[in-house]
Amino acid sequence: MSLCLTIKHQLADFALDVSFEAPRGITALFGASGTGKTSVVNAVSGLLKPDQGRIILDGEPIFDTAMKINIPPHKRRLGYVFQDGRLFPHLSVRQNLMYGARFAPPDAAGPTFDEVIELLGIAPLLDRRPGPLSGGEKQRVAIGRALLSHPRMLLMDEPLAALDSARKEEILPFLEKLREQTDIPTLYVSHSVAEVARLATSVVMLDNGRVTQAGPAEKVLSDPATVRQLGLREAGSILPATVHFHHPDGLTELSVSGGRLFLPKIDQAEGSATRVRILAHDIMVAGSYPKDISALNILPGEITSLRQGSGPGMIVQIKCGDDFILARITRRSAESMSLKPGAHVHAVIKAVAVARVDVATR
Ligand SMILES: Nc1ncnc2c1ncn2[C@@H]1O[C@H](COP(=O)(O)OP(=O)(O)OP(=O)(O)O)[C@@H](O)[C@H]1O
Repeated sequence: MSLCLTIKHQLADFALDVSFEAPRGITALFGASGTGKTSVVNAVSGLLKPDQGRIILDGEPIFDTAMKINIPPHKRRLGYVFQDGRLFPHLSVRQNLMYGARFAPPDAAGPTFDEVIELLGIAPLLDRRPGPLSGGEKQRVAIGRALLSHPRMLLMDEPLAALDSARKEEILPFLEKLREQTDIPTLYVSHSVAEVARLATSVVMLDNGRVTQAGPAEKVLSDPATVRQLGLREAGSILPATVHFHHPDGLTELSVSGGRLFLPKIDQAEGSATRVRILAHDIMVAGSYPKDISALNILPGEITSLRQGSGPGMIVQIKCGDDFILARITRRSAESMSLKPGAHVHAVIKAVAVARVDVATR
């Protein structure tokens, strides 16, 4: 299942001109406020009728100006999850979920009631009213309700934005399970780079109504060209990894395409696939293999690009194995080390620099 979208639309003095594909998995629509994310979601849902273009869902046009097709919102079979859950307060959790199930066409494939309850861990909540539930619990029920309508796609507009960081942390593993265990593509609007790095399979970066970058999350996030939009402090790359061994001294050894990575113990079984976000400012670049250094992770690689910022800093992209790592260093260091594309260097990463929240399932 996938979504293909090409639309143009004029909203007062704002011009939307967007084209991208959202394959299976979670496609994050990322951009600053006012860049057009909600307008894109509204076009998919049918709340906004673009001036021009086409939107193909699972091979079927749901909107096409040339073919004069505009399927009404309630017939598009989409599941929505909003920032504020929007559960019915007078109904129990079970009744809220059953409400979603009423919209599932009899012949549509999709998870059963019991599967959804299990996936989202909401069995203990079934007989409660939504009012006293925590924000995270409400969002899990809202996701369940959307899933039970057996949608062809899920639209999530900042679903975690109203939650504090502890509640966000509580719900992220459920979103990861949703990504892994269902076939339903999800369009996921977010302002948060950490959330995108953790959840997204694909990323579409929007700026002023246009797509500036789009593609697999690892590729987009480790492209030096995205750093300006992500913000220097948030810039970093994600590395696919496999949990290799939990050492008795509290470290977990992971294998990545460029070698081994030691991190403080993570809660995933040996052999499981994971992904690790490493921030650009947590990486040092060494011209030769550093000896007598406390950092545990030293990955050999080759510089693929250098990009100068507006201040004293530079972003260096290093290819380590099959993956790309971004390092943020000063221009002074880059000049004194004569760093250039093609140079062989070592990316040095402190084990403790990687936050637990930046290690996720894949
Ligand atoms: N109905 C409208 N009429 C005129 N301009 C509009 C309308 N709806 C949105 N806009 C403008 O279009 C631009 C994109 O808005 P949109 O809500 O899609 O952005 P966004 O990226 O979702 O922002 P945010 O993250 O703040 O929700 C903004 O400049 C907004 O003011």
